[in-house]
Amino acid sequence: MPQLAIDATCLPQYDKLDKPTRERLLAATRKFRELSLDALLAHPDLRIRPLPAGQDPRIRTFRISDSWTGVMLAPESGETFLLIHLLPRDSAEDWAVDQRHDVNPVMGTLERRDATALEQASGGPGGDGSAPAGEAPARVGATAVPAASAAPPGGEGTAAPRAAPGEPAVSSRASAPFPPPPSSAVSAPSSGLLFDRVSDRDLERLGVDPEVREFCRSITTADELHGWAPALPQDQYEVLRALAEGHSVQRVRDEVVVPRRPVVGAVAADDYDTAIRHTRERVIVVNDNREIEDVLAGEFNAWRIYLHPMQRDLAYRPRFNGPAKVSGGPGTGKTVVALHRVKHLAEHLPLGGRVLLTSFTNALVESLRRNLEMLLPPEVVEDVDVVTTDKLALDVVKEVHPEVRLRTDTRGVFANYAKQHRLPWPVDFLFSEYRHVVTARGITTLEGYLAPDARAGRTTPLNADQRREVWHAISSVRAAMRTSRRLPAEDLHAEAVRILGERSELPYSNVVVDEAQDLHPAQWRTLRAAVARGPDDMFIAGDNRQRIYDNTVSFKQLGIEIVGRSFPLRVNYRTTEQILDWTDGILRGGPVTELGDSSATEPGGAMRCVLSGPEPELYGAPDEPAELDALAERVRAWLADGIAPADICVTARTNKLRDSVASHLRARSLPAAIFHPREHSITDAAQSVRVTTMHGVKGLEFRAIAVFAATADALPQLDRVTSAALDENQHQADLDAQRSLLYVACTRARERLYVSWHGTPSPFLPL
Ligand SMILES: Nc1ncnc2c1ncn2[C@@H]1O[C@H](COP(=O)(O)OP(=O)(O)OP(=O)(O)O)[C@@H](O)[C@H]1O
Repeated sequence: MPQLAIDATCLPQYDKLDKPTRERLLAATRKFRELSLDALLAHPDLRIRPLPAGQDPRIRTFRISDSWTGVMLAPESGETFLLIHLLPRDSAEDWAVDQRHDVNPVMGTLERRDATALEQASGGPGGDGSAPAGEAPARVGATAVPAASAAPPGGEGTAAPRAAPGEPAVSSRASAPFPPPPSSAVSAPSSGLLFDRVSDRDLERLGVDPEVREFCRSITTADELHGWAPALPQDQYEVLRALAEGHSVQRVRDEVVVPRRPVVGAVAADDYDTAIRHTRERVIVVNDNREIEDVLAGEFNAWRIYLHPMQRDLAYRPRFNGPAKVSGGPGTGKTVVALHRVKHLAEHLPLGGRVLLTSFTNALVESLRRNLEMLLPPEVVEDVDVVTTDKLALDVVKEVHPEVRLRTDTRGVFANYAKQHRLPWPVDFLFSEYRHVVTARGITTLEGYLAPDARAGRTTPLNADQRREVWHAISSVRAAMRTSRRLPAEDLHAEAVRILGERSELPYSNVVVDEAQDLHPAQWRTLRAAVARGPDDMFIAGDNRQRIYDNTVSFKQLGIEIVGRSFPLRVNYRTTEQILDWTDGILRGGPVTELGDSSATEPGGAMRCVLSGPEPELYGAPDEPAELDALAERVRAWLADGIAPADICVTARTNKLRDSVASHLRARSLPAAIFHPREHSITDAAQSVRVTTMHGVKGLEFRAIAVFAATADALPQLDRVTSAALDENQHQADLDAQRSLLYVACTRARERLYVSWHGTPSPFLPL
């Protein structure tokens, strides 16, 4: 019986099909699984056809509808069909005749190349033998070169093809898949040719075949190589790119070639069937009709089957000798790595062991739980708790004090106390001393608070008498909260740590933390106390660029010793290069501090984008009604472009703005629903444009994001910012958190970003 496999590179095209065409495609793909080979090839509706003589004999086209054609690889050996592209009927054959598929001689993977473009570049028939000059190539001789020829015909400017996971970058951002090599490893080519320092023998051992070897000999710069990415066989391009960055042959072999090689044996050059199944990076073999639908509808996320070698190394490393940390900008797959790490840990649990997967908010935890359920079989999920750190602390405390509840109005309690006792300090000051000094630093006694360095970093000085008064006020408020049995999170965690410290058995064998940048030190202490120190005790993923709550922590002081186990991720899989370039401006290019160590900055090195697309759109309206009108038109145009309503999210700074946006969109007959991330899955059936706050989009992603009312009086929202007079450092930290909030909102966009304001624009906007 024939088998169907799907090349992930064609999935974005599926988004462009209208509903009837999608249904026809699904019906066609079912036939590939259900009919015998002969019946399939003779099927009158499918009209499976080879290409004109002389072209790759394994490529066939088939009819999806009158206007759409599927392109597939139909091996002569075996019965596995690989769906490789979906194209408008009049361009499918043109595209297909340029392509050739081969089995990589060393890696055993199936690779595709634009054979026509490479042949012409190497001086073949019709070619001028020259590699494209300067920037990413535009044309070679009279022939459109890869970047152009591989772009989906009929595409409407989402520009370059969406590269498959692991496929070469199509963006022009500097690329750095590995940490920068030691300077001694980089030898600038003396001849001006990029690969002069690598012998043919080494290239061959790295899986670079004779045609690509000859081609790459004339390449002079990494940018030039980069421009050829869409034409080159995918895995060979990865090898060349790593070499071009100055990495040693040995390292490229270990990190690019070995992870792709079959564990046992080799794949024969003509064994396409095995090669298709072995190309885990790009190919999904589907087993039933339901899976086909899931894959095509994007439910079967690529990250479930493919991890970049760096991601895989971190997720599936047999053991870390202590806490390990994964950092990296937005969309670099930190959550994906954390989820796979949970899989690895849960599959290797000691008897009676449990894994904790945790994050900051209920919404994030919900989304982690959903994803984990997709990745792990149910019997393994049972060994994993997915809860917020606050819920963990509450559960621990409740085992001993069942009547205790979590309090969320702590600032109000401080406000009442300050008013009743006519304290000389504003409530924000008191609350901040409680949150950022006393509980953050774990100070439990007056002596501790009087210690000279207890308030290091605070800019409002307090003499000893003043400190006594502040301490007395804070202690009184805490005592009142304890009496009421409603504890604020900070005190709840302190109690949880005390209880855990008395237990002989700790609840978890491993703790995995996502969005770690937002946790308060009190929450970290609970996590530290919930797992015994030792190998694989903590796996931490986060990004300080995205810190939207005012917490700074020192892992070292919390007993979380990361040294030597900190790993940056640098390939962005979510956001287009254009969007990421613009959003970088929100952060003003300042150095990013290390997660868990604010005294150090992250090592430099650019992020590489896998996707490319239109520039972000900006609009400054004269007033709010005009801004709302423009927003409605923008959303309408996205819908007309075929973006599903649920793939569009409008986000605003406050609940009030959010509500006003939702009702205005509805009043203009647009399907809009207020989105509470905790209650809705982003893939649920409701066909509405999501409208939510900027906090609500944290950790999520959408094809199109509109940021509404990025005006000076909403961003920063000054009533959430400590005044500079009260504490200069806290003032700056609060402003930074709001800047990050805008950054987080914008970096949720996969393809389209629209930012609007009225009146004075927010000072955070890079205009
Ligand atoms: N190896 C991969 N192959 C394909 N897609 C991937 C891969 N890794 C991550 N992705 C995709 O990239 C997107 C971002 O991944 P993820 O949410 O893990 O990133 P993140 O670093 O946690 O992002 P953020 O910090 O912005 O929340 C997701 O759509 C994910 O499915």
